[in-house]
Formats: sequence, structure tokens, C-alpha cells
Amino acid sequence: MSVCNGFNNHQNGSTDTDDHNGCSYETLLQTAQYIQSRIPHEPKVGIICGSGMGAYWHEGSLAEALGNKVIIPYHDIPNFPVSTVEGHAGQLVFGTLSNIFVVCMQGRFHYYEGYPLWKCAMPIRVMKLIGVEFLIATNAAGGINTAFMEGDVMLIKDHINMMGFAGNNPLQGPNDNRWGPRFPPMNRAYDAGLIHEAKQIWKQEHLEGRLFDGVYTCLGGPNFETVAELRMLKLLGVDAVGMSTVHEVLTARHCDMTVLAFSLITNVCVMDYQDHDTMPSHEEVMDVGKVRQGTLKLFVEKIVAYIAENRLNKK
Ligand SMILES: O=P(O)(O)O[C@@H]1C[C@H](O)[C@@H](CO)O1
Ligand SMILES: Nc1nc2[nH]cnc2c(=O)[nH]1
Repeated sequence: MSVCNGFNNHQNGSTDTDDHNGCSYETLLQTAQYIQSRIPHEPKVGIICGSGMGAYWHEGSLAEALGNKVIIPYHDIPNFPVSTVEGHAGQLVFGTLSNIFVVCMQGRFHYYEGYPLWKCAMPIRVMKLIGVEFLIATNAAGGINTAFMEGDVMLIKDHINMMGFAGNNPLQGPNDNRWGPRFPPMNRAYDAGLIHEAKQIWKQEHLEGRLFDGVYTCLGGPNFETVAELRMLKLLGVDAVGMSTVHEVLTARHCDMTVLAFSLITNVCVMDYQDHDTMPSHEEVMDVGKVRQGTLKLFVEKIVAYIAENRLNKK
């Protein structure tokens, strides 16, 4: 049996033998079957709760708000990676939100944790196998667009796959057509209809703070950027920079999920050599996430309600 190198294999006693993209369809079917044996319904919407949105178990977080919760820690799930980021709970939380059954990833996997990109994105394929059709990916990001302030929210209308420019992509390796095509298009990675609706919801619900749209990029991390790097990203048309999401979106689109994603701007990037005082930190990221999670929770609830009423069974 094929297993995933570096994964939590303790339950099947397998040895790690596979290298790049060695996590086969059959292996992930076993992972999916384990999860299915523990949940009462198929989730149609998957939500990735990043550092800006209750990746940790804060009171008032989105994951905590689900009804009739079933919680499965990552370390219990065969073949799943484990979370190593400070504050990330590292669990799947299933339950009802806006009257439908959803799954939240509370904490995600990053390249800087030492996982290859395909492994960081592997939970997306597991979500697909258990029924997820819509992915809502959230993250914390630094604001490069000079209009952005801490606490702003940016709907991701597009991304620049910087790591892909360097030849690093979660879809590298043998392609299994059961997931999707060898050469997937990415010109409509982020669903324009959902972006439009999300903007309407923000207005109609009078959600607190400012909503923008813009271009996101993911760098490998774990360090925050130098001034020169940030200036370069700005020149390239990047509005917000983070350390996640792009590999998840590539994997989700490859297997034909519909994607909406947004960034919580947790810090304004320091683009000025004269600024000797401002230093980005993970503590600041988590603090801003905590302050904004009430608003973001409402935002996601309403987006899920929209999907449930207007988009499910109409794909
Ligand atoms: O998981 P996300 O992308 O939301 O978290 C960002 C990137 C790093 O993991 C962390 C830095 O503070 O925030
Ligand atoms: N790369 C990067 N990731 C972040 N996550 C939250 N803020 C930042 C940032 O400024 N840069």
C-alpha cells in the first residue's frame, strides 16, 4: 500500500516510502473513509481557518460556533500531516453553519513547517473525497497596497504563484486524472460570482471595517519580508503577501472545487527604510485575528448561507 512520506501513519503501521506526490488516490480514499465513519453527513462547504480566523480555539471563533460539532484532531487521522504552527489547533471541525453541514480546517499546513507543497495541500483532496464542492480559504496577510490598514479584509481576486515561478507546485509529479487534468487552467481560479456576492453581503450586513479585493501572493516563509522584497512585490502588482493559500487553491481548482478566498490584513508591510520602529510578528497576527474574528465569522456564515440557497446542486 502506498503511504505519504512524513505523514501520520501510526494507525496502519506502514513505513514511509513514497517521495514527491506519493500520496495516492487510494491512500487518500482510506483517509476519507476514516473521516466518513465519524461524521453524520457529507460536508459540501470546506472552510480553511487560517491565522487570521480562529486557527486556534478562541471563544467566538467560527469553528467553535458550528452546531452539533464533531471534532477530529489531525493526529488521529490516518495519513494526515500534523500542525506545528504556534496557536494552530490542528483539527477538523464538522458541524452545521447556516443550516448546512460544513467542515472547518482549524489550522493548516505551510511550506515553512517542512512539508512539501503537495503535502500542505493534501487535505483539500481529502475534502473533495468526502463531498466538499466549495472551498472558502482564509488567511492572515501583510498589506502591500498602500491603501490597506490593519484589520482590513481583502477578497482574493487573483494570485501570483511566486513559488511556482521557482518550479515548486503542489501539482508536480505524476498526474492522476481522477483528481483533474494534467494542465489545469487558472485564469478563473477565484469564482467571480462569489466575489460579487461576498461584496454585497459585506454591504448589506453592514459588517464592521473595510473590504477590498486584490492580488495575493504566497512566499515560503517563515521570515517576514525585507523592504526590497516588498517593494518588488508591489511593483509586480501584489496587494497582500502571506505564506499559504495558493497551493490549496491550485489543488482545489485542479479537482474542480469552486473557490472563494480572503485575507485579513494583520499588518501593514514596512516598505520604508526610515521606519525603525515597526516589526511584524506572529503575535500581532494572532491579536488582530482575535479582534476581527467576530466580523469574519458573520461574513463566512452569510457566504455559506448564500451558497446553500443559491449554488448547491447547481454546479
Ligand atoms: O495560515 P496563514 O496563512 O493564515 O498564516 C499566516 C502566515 C504564517 O503562518 C503566519 C505568520 O504570522 O500567518
Ligand atoms: N509573508 C507574510 N505573511 C504574513 N502573514 C501575516 N502577515 C504577513 C506578512 O507580512 N508577510
